Amino acid sequence: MATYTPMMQQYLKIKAEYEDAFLFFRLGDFYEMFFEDAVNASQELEITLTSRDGGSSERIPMCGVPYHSAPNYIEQLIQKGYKVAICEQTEDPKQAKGVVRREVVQLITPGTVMEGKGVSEKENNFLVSVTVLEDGFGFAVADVTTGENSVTKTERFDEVLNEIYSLGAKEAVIESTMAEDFQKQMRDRCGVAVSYENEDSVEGEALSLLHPISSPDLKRSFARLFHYMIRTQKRSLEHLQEVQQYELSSFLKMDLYSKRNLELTETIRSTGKKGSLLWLLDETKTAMGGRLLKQWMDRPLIDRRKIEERLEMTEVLLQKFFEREDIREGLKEVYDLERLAGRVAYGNVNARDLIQLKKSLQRIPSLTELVKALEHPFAEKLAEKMDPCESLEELLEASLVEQPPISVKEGNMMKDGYNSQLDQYRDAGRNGKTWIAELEASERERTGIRSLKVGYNRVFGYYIEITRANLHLLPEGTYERKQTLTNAERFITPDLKEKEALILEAEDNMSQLEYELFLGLREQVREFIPRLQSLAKCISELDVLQCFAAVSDKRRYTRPVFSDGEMDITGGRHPVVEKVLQTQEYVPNDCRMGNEMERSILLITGPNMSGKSTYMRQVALTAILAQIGCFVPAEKAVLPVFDQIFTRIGAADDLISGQSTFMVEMLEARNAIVHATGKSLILFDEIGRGTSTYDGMALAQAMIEYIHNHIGAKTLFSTHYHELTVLDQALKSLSNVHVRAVERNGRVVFLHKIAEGPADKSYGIHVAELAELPAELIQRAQEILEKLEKQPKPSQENAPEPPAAVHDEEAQLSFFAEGNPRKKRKQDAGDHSLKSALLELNLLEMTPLEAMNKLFELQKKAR
Ligand SMILES: Nc1ncnc2c1ncn2[C@@H]1O[C@H](COP(=O)(O)OP(=O)(O)OP(=O)(O)O)[C@@H](O)[C@H]1O
Repeated sequence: MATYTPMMQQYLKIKAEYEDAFLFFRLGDFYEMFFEDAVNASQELEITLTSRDGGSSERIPMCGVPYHSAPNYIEQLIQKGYKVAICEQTEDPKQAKGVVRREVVQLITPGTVMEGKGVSEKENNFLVSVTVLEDGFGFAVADVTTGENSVTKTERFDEVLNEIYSLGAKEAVIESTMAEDFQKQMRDRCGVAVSYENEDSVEGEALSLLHPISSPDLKRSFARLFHYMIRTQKRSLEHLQEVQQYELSSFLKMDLYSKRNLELTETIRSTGKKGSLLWLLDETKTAMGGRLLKQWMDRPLIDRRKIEERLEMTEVLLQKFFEREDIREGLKEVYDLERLAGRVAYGNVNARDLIQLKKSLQRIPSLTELVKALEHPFAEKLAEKMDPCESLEELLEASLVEQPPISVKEGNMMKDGYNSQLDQYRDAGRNGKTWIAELEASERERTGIRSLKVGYNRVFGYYIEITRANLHLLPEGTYERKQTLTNAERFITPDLKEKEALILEAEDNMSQLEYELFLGLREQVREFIPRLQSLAKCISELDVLQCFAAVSDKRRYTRPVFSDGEMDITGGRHPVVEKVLQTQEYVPNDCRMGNEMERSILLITGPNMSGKSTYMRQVALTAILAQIGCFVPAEKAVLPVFDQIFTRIGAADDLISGQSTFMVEMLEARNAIVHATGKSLILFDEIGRGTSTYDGMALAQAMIEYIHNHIGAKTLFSTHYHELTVLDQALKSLSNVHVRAVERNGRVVFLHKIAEGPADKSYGIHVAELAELPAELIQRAQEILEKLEKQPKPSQENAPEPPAAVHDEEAQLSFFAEGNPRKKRKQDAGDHSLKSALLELNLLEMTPLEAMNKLFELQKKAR
């Protein structure tokens, strides 16, 4: 250390405290990085790596960014999951004896970033903490941008992962001793940055925020998060709200796979919103409403009374079209009050933000009137809570001009009459300027030079300018010569300089005083933070409810009715597929399940691509929409209140955990089977297809039996195993339904219509033909199929007898007989090796993936 210069020693000392962050070390107009930070940052940010002498024998790697463009670079690093420590000069370099004092003023981390692209308008930026307890996990959540805080306790670690996933948290704060496996799962499965905080004492400010919480364990969990926020942000965070406790059991539970599978807030293929249920629903007009909508979607309710309250408001808003339209217009003008409150607490609002705040507050009285005009007790209750913060609005109206500049240091923010000292400075400035304006006129008169003018520049201040052509008209010695230009001379006079000094002093004083007045104003606004936050809650709630009404109206949704177990959906639709289908109409489908009809399991058969998954998802989405308080896409819907929804749909490969698709399938199935209750909804889409036919079929049947005999959850089970359709004889709550398809002119036509009973055949080969596999191959597959169908099926212990399915062979044959020119072209090719390769395949022992690979190989040969 001793060999480094004092400044490098200072750097190394500070860096030692922030080893896991990039240290942005302020040097004049730049933030510099050194050593490894410099090497890494130059790669991540694509900036030039240089070096400097630091006292030791070797040169020190260095790179830097100008301070004014730093936010952009910081954002890039944060988005990549890094942390950035901002180290500023905390004394005036002119006053410093020796090395300028420097301190880290803020540690920016993925979960504490306040602004920039990483903070999306309609999404919270949640930071969470996880504390291992004797009997579970303490889980705390905060959003530093809005000040929301909450805590809960979970029994199992997978619930912690679910919470992290559904909150979309970017960073998790934990004790450094937490088991490595837990840390790994958080990083790998949820993609969060993990940070450490061992301090969890409940005292001081943390204590006052924790007022509503009684459990010491939960208090500790939040305290850990709180200490981390204070340690990194290095300021008092007055906008943090009282901590709310929530119970996972008060909401409809869905694991992270189910949320992903159902594409609630993002689609499976990409993390974008487009195509998700949130994308369809989001007709909110404010950023706050957008965030609340996402929160409601992540946590559908199970308390019938609360659901009905939301539905009631949705209905009122839906019926009162004109009031709703006016409310929507009004909401458009309401600024993000929650984040504004956060920025007030952070000390980084400007006068323009406060003008926006004023304009938002001015909308509140009329919005409140509109809510009252809905004439409903619930609306009345909401209207009463809407606090217009009149005194704040009056204060802002009295203090700030309508169009202040962005900078708070250049003056021109405050209104005349707000402060008498400011008014005096302004008068002095204005008088000086009037005097100068008059000077121009009087000097023109006196000298007779019409083009004489008074000007100003930063270097010479005010001057009198006379063109060279007119110089002869000016008696020698009239003014003092100051500057010679090509075509003109510039002069000054003692009087002019005296006025100039007065004007400049007044302007300096004005800017300084305005800045101070602005800080004072900001302090006054700070007092209103809690009131603004509760107003924000009302506004966001109103916004989400109007959004439900608007979507329900536009898409012809109906109000669901809740039952004690029965489900009866008439004319149900998949909300997103219905919206995106362009060329064809969505075919509505019914779904009847329930205690009385003894249908708790529906076994769905039907060709590929016919709409089985869509149907299953549609039922789940209908239940979710109902339980968040929105109307549902159906003609009529009677629904139970579900406690949990489990799905196993599609190949949600968990590549990161290194598990095979089949293993993931089994883990998800286990999750449902272990945790589901009689009030749950289970969607199993072709369970068992990832293994060999017999294995898969046996597992599928065993699962159905288990659910039927031990759980009683409402279950939609789609399968390709037609053999399973006979299960309805043994299992009294199981019913067969199928998606209808017909053949027309040798082509399979999907009707997308659900009908009672099992499907009569699978059409798999027809779909393969639609996918344009070579005709010869298709024909061969058809022959094999026929052979297989004639073979007696191997018997299986306890397995159902193969169904007496009727196969319309004539129809199948006619499909290939005519009207298929490709068949004729290729028929003569007679590639025997291809044929024998096909014949050698033992289809019954192959997994679909193996079959697919083999087909691919054969297809290549056939070309
Ligand atoms: N009710 C419907 N009305 C109109 N089109 C529909 C309907 N249901 C599904 N579709 C269309 O059919 C396509 C296939 O649906 P889906 O993926 O649900 O089939 P599937 O039977 O689950 O297929 P696979 O067994 O191959 O997974 C959808 O993308 C959609 O465009």
